[in-house]
Amino acid sequence: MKDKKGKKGHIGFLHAFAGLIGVWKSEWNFRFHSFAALLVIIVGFMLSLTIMEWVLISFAVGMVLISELINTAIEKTIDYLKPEYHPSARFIKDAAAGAVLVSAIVAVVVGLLIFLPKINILL
Ligand SMILES: Nc1ncnc2c1ncn2[C@@H]1O[C@H](COP(=O)(O)OP(=O)(O)OP(=O)(O)O)[C@@H](O)[C@H]1O
Repeated sequence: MKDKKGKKGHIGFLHAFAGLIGVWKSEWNFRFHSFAALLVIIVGFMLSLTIMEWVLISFAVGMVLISELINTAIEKTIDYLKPEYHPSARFIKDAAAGAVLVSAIVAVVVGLLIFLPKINILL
């Protein structure tokens, strides 16, 4: 099916995957958080999480990766539009980085609340 621009719908997915691969290749932080997510999923299977625990972990992990992707898009936009030093560029990049930090802290808190009691039972 074609959209308003006459492009086939699936082309958008190809661009989205290209975006994911591009960010994966260029951003160390995105690779680090992706590996952390994989580790969390492996440990989740080992500890037999409940459906509700998987839902919470999925949201927490998803939020970190999504915020990394948006942060990268914002960084690249600023580098493209304002490569030289500017206080507003600094503010925008710092705010975007702050979003990643908040999502990472929330993910760690969710992880600790779910995993710590289970690990305590095993020990
Ligand atoms: N054009 C700019 N003007 C002012 N300050 C900037 C500018 N570019 C970057 N900065 C400052 O430097 C910090 C780091 O920016 P940078 O673009 O290197 O991002 P980063 O966090 O190192 O991400 P990455 O590792 O993906 O490059 C920003 O958070 C901001 O405080």
